[in-house]
Amino acid sequence: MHQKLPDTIPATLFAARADAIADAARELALAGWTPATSSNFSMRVDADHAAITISGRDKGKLGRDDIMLVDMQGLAVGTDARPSAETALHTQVYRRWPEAQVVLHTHSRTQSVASRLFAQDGAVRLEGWELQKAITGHTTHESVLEIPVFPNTQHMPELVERVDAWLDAGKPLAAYLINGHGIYTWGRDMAEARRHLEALEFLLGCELDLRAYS
Ligand SMILES: CSC[C@@H](O)[C@@H](O)C(=O)COP(=O)(O)O
Ligand SMILES: [Zn+2]
Repeated sequence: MHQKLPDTIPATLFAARADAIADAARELALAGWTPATSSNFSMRVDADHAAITISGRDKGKLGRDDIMLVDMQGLAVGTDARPSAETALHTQVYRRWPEAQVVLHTHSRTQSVASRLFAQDGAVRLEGWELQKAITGHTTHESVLEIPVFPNTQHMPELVERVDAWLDAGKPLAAYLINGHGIYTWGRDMAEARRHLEALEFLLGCELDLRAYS
C-alpha cells in the first residue's frame, strides 16, 4: 500500500473511491475508450482531496494501488506516486463545481476524430438530438449543447486557463474536447458522469456520421 491517508480520511472511504474508479475504468477500457494506457479518472474524497489514477497505468487493469490521493491543487498527498499528467484538469473541475464528485477523461476513436474535425469551429454544436437530454440541465432536443474544442498542449496551465476563460465568459460547460486528444466530462456521481460520457460519445458519433453521409 503506497498511500498514507490523512487522519480525516477513513481507509474505507478511500478504498470505496478507488474501487469505484477501477470498476468504471475497466468498463470504459472494455468499450475501447482508453487505448494504450490513455485516459484518467478521479473522484472527490472530501472538500480538499480527490482520488485519481496514477500516471501511466493500464486503465483496464486498475486495482486500489493504482489510485492515489491529491489535494485540490493537484499535489500528491501521502504518497511518492505520480498523479495523472492531467491532474490539474480534474482538480479544476472540483474547484469550479463544488457539487462535482467524478471526473472522467477518455480517448475513444470517435472523440479523437471529432475533436480534429471540429477544432476549426472551436466547438461542436449539438442540436436536435433526443439524447442531449442525457446531459443534466437539458430538457429538450431543441436546446443547444455546445462542446468546446480546446487546442492540445502538454502544458496543463494553458488548458486550465482556456477552461476558466470559457466559464468566466458565462458559457455553460458540461464537457470539453481537446484537439486530437479526447474528452473531459464530470458529474455529481459516477452514474451522472458515465451518462454524460456515453451520451457525448454517441452524439459525437452521430455528428461524424452526418458528415460522412452528406
Ligand atoms: C498514453 S498517451 C495519453 C496521455 O498522454 C494522457 O493524455 C492520458 O490520458 C493519460 O495520462 P496519465 O498520466 O496516465 O493520466
Ligand atoms: Zn489524455
